[in-house]
Amino acid sequence: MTPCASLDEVRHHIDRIDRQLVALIAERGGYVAQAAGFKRSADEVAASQRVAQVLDKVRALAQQQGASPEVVTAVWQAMIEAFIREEHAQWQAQAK
Ligand SMILES: C=C(O[C@@H]1C=C(C(=O)O)C=C[C@H]1O)C(=O)O
Repeated sequence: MTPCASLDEVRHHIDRIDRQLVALIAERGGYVAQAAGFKRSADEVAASQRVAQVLDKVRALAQQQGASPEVVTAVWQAMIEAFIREEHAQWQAQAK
């Protein structure tokens, strides 16, 4: 992390990181969309055990990498919830 001399500089870094995060979310979303093709039921779409596993994994990664486990867990919970909604819509469309 670069120490900044102004709020503008801080926001420049935040904007740069946001571009990277959005690109990564787009790539992640592509794999979530593919997951729908391998599932046979709405329960399989939600995959609650896998969600718990992912949340445990990112909490541990946050601790290792000096991120806030609370922030990381909250972000992943919201992101996965949104991905599950999309995956449900996609799964229902392909089941027709
Ligand atoms: C991508 C999957 O589908 C859903 C989305 C997940 C995610 O975004 O990490 C995890 C589990 C499922 O709720 C999967 O089952 O792996």
